[in-house]
Amino acid sequence: MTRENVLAVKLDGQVKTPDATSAARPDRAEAEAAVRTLIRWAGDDPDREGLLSTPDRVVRSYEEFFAGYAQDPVEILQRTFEETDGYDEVVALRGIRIESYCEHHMVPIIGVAHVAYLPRSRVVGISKLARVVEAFSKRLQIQEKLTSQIANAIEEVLKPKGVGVVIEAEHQCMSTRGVHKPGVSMVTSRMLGEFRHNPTLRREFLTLIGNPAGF
Ligand SMILES: Nc1nc2c(ncn2[C@@H]2O[C@H](COP(=O)(O)OP(=O)(O)OP(=O)(O)O)[C@@H](O)[C@H]2O)c(=O)[nH]1
Ligand SMILES: [Zn+2]
Repeated sequence: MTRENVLAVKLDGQVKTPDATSAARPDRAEAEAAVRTLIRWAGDDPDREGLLSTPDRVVRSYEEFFAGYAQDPVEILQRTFEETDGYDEVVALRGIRIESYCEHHMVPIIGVAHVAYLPRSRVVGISKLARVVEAFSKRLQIQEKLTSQIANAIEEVLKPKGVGVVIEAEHQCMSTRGVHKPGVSMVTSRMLGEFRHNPTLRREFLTLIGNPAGF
């Protein structure tokens, strides 16, 4: 396991030994065989022409869907800038698209994240906030954990005066199966530091992002 993965696991709050993590990972052929099994289980023939390359395509898709396990938010947030001429107001990224995957049903969670922080002295390259969102989204998730992980990583690495994260997302496990309720958003937030304790700052952030769900 690389140093990056060790740090990612630490931020995950999970205790996993590197060996257990690598030993548990099947190779590509095993993953493709599992897809063939699912196709057969669905009632189709994995050897018919249209499905022959499907296991390969599905595994390649999974490489994209779950790319976040190989990304290290600590590393991503390393590049910061100090020459801000004393800028000490909120920095916010509004409407970062989220494509994540429900850990209960392995179907998409689609929505947006709003991420803000109050810098202490240094600021981070803004694309890096979106990259942190990406690193945690491209994993099996529940929305509460995703929200917390993004906020916690920014707090732990940048050590700003405060962090606010709000996510609004539709869960396809609720819209395309099960209870079948399309158009319903789940809204979660995690406020740390001054965003938690200073109601004015919290209100400013929520106003800035358009008060989702009438927060
Ligand atoms: N809190 C939370 N729940 C989620 C999230 N994503 C999916 N769920 C819910 O996880 C629950 C799993 O419940 P189970 O009863 O074990 O699964 P299920 O039988 O498929 O349930 P239904 O979805 O109601 O058909 C469901 O209520 C989902 O709506 C999430 O991000 N956060
Ligand atoms: Zn689900």
